[in-house]
Amino acid sequence: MTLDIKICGLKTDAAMAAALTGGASHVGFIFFAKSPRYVEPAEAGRLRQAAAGKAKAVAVTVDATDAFLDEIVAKMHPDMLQLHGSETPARVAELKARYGLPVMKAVSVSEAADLERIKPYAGIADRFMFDAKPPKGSELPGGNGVAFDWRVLAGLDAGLDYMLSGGLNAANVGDALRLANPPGLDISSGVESAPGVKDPALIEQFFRAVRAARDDRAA
Ligand SMILES: O=C(O)c1ccccc1NCC(=O)[C@H](O)[C@H](O)COP(=O)(O)O
Repeated sequence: MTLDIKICGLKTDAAMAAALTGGASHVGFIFFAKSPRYVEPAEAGRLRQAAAGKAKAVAVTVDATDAFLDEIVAKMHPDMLQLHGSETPARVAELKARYGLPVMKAVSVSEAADLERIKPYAGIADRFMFDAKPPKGSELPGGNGVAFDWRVLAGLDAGLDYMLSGGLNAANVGDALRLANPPGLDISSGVESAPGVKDPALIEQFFRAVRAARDDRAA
């Protein structure tokens, strides 16, 4: 089974190069002003050029207005939108029609019952991201470096397309793969030396850990 890996919150050429060298299938750019990972749409458009033909460029937004999304799409040319706010199924459908881009809808999870929330998006969202709920007091809906109990994902329909996200790092990614066997992984804080500062060495280490875990499982 192929495993997609999204490195999220890229802001520098060095981090982008490390993500692509490692074999990222997706690279993410954050368009949420309060985030330490925020990039201007035009800068994301410059950075994403390195990924052309190698990885899909994902624009991460939070309840964004049409005007801001228009700017992002015009300047960054994303391959996919990641909606990380409280976008309704109707809003997801509207944005898919407006931009003709696939949409990954983020859903925050702390227990199995939270997975029920994907039902109204069936046939609308192209993919889901299961991320941890933000800790109390956090201003960020994502990128908090906290994990949820991945075992709740084990009972999902085998055909469901999603990324497991939240609190991943080189030390725990093997457990995530073993417990949930997800079709995709997403990571941000776990490859940073400080909030918003991606560390190419940690990115390389993460990919090495993923490969080692997959080799172990295949053996
Ligand atoms: O990363 C952010 O700062 C962010 C801000 C606002 C909305 C979403 C955000 N990140 C979305 C992602 O896809 C992150 O990679 C995901 O939440 C996992 O983050 P982490 O737990 O730090 O690995």
